[in-house]
Amino acid sequence: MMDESLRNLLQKMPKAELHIHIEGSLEPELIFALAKRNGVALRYASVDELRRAYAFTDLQSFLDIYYAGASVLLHEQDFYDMTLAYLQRAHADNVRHAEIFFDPQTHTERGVAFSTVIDGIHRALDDAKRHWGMSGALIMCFLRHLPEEDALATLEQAIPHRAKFIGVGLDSSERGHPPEKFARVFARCKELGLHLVAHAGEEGPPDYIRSALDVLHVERIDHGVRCLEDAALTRRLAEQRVPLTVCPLSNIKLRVFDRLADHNLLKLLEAGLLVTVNSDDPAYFGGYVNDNFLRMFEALPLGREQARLLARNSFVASFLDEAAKRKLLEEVDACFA
Ligand code: HPA
Ligand SMILES: [Zn+2]
Repeated sequence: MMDESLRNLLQKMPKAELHIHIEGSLEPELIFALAKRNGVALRYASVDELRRAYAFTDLQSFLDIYYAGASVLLHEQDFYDMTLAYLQRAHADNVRHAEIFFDPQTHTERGVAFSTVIDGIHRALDDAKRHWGMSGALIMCFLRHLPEEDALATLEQAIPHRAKFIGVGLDSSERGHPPEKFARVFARCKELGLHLVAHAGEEGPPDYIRSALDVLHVERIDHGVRCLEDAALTRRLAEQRVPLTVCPLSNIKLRVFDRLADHNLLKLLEAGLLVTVNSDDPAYFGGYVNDNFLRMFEALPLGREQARLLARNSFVASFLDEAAKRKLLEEVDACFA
């Protein structure tokens, strides 16, 4: 059992969350409530039946259910309710800053307007700032199983809303969809001054991490846990201080590792990498960010020093400005004093 004071520290330490798909925060209860409100038919008879379907074998088996769950989102208020529920839950975990992914193509493909999606999500961020002093920012993800032309068209739709998001990412089915496929759209995003991130090295090989850096010019790697299969790449990530947004419970549910005790989080830290801990899709993977910290610290020989480092890393790896980072890092240090 974990020391009670370490448990308290993990829960109370200020932290940023940098890898959370807002559609992955949609809890089964809210899926059913929105289905009812919007008259959308679901394949599942009850919340329990839906929850029982969350038995994934790999990334694709999860994505099939995740896209089905998102089909209940139709109106601006639905996107607001989903996002505010996440922010409230994150606030309870003392998340002080969240950089949140959203997947516009999942919704525009179903005929929902781009503005409906981003306006609902963004309004919740404004309210979280007002209610709890919690900051939030949006990262628009392109679905990598779709053609690059679709991503370019999505970017065009996003331009009038440029002030509401800070960057772009790449998610969905990784294998067979290398970063190179999105070279043109990421080049265009770079010209627009957007921050760039990409999922790489979750299920895909270390080479996808390398091409995310060299071809897409991303600033952070989402997941990236497979980097350790390539020693030269690992050294490069450490030297260049490229953050990895690691999601332990996600990696177990999607069978990247068999058990939490087999997770390579400690090895990544020992390799000198700028690792952060995040929830990915908390409604599907069995926990929010503090659950990820607590379960990981129970399973591996991690202590107070690693807790402090991971809290600090979450702000260092964020896209906050330097003054905001400094202030939050001081709060972390005070928590550990
Ligand atoms: O973990 C993930 N990987 C890739 N795409 C995703 N979309 C939501 N969650 C994920
Ligand atoms: Zn993810």
